Amino acid sequence: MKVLVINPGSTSTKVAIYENERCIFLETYEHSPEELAKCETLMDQEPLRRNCILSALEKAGFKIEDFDAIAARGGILPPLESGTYVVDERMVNYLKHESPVKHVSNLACVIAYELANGKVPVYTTDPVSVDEMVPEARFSGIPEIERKSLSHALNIKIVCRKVATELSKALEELNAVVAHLGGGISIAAVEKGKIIDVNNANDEGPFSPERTGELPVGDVVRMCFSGKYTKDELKKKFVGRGGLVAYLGTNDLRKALEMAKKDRNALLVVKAMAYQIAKEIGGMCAVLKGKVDAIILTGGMAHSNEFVEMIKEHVYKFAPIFVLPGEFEMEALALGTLRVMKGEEKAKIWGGPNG
Ligand SMILES: Nc1ncnc2c1ncn2[C@@H]1O[C@H](COP(=O)(O)OP(=O)(O)O)[C@@H](O)[C@H]1O
Ligand SMILES: CCCC(=O)OP(=O)(O)O
Repeated sequence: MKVLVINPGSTSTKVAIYENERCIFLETYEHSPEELAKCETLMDQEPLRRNCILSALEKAGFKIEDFDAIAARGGILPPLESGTYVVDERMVNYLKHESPVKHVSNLACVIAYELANGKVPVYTTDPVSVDEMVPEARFSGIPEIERKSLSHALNIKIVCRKVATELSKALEELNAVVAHLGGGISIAAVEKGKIIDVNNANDEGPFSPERTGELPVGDVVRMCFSGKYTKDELKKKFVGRGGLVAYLGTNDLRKALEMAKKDRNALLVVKAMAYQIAKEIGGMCAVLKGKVDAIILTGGMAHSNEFVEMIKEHVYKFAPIFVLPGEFEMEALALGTLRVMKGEEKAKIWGGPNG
């Protein structure tokens, strides 16, 4: 079976071709901030991203009709169960016109559905809005605001599957704390394979290479009413220009670590990020009442041994640590679709915004 995998990210568009479980082609197209700035809205990026996919297909020598299915990264749908979903017109319309958060992952299903044009089935696995949170995790502190489960669910689930296999367990038997350490950070408490609590990767948790994470609320209110910023400016300051970017002018941990060799302040900033990550991991160990089979460190920043050590020194006593650097999103999408195509799992049908 052949599966085309599509994953538009904030700075790149990734395209892969899987022949059963084997990746036979992978192409990453980087997008400069200047290129993306020409698109006023997120959906304006559609032609640019679609052209990347068409170029990849031409390079690989395939047509859409050659595939048994397309697997697309899932965007910000209303909260939903983990699993692989059929991408249909209703889902595409929601992602295009109604999704409350304009996240780049919304583009994948839209483009895949248009390219498939009814000839090839399209699926999405573990979208960003997978929600398995326990009731007590939903409280924010005021009734008007409910905490949201918006995370790197796709990568979190696949690294849990990999570690469960290593521990000779089924996913449904694994208790783990997973820290996805990318441009944004999600730290999840996974109980028996389910993400029962996780920081919203845009709004909560540790500061990350380009996001502030949680902030002191009184100071945020003062900033909002200072008259110095528009709403859009503040949103960008918190998501995109926060964290390492705000402190050190780069979202690249490698550059920050280079700076840290000569500059004590840069070292302190990197250590502070590791400290905040460790603190969140500790909190999620408490969520699991200390019954933790594994602490899993994944995402781009887990490539740095130096950074991993800074986190480990705080949390090594809590559980065995597994480091799975990078992300496995393309593989997770392909495998999710293959499980459905091979009849190992039933595809879910999204019930619509109220269903
Ligand atoms: N080899 C590496 N060593 C240290 N940091 C790395 C390495 N590779 C990537 N990173 C860092 O990981 C972060 C991006 O992670 P990644 O998972 O690629 O992000 P995203 O997919 O969210 O854009 C950046 O800060 C980047 O500098
Ligand atoms: C909104 C949660 C998922 C997320 O932050 O993804 P990216 O880091 O890819 O933007």
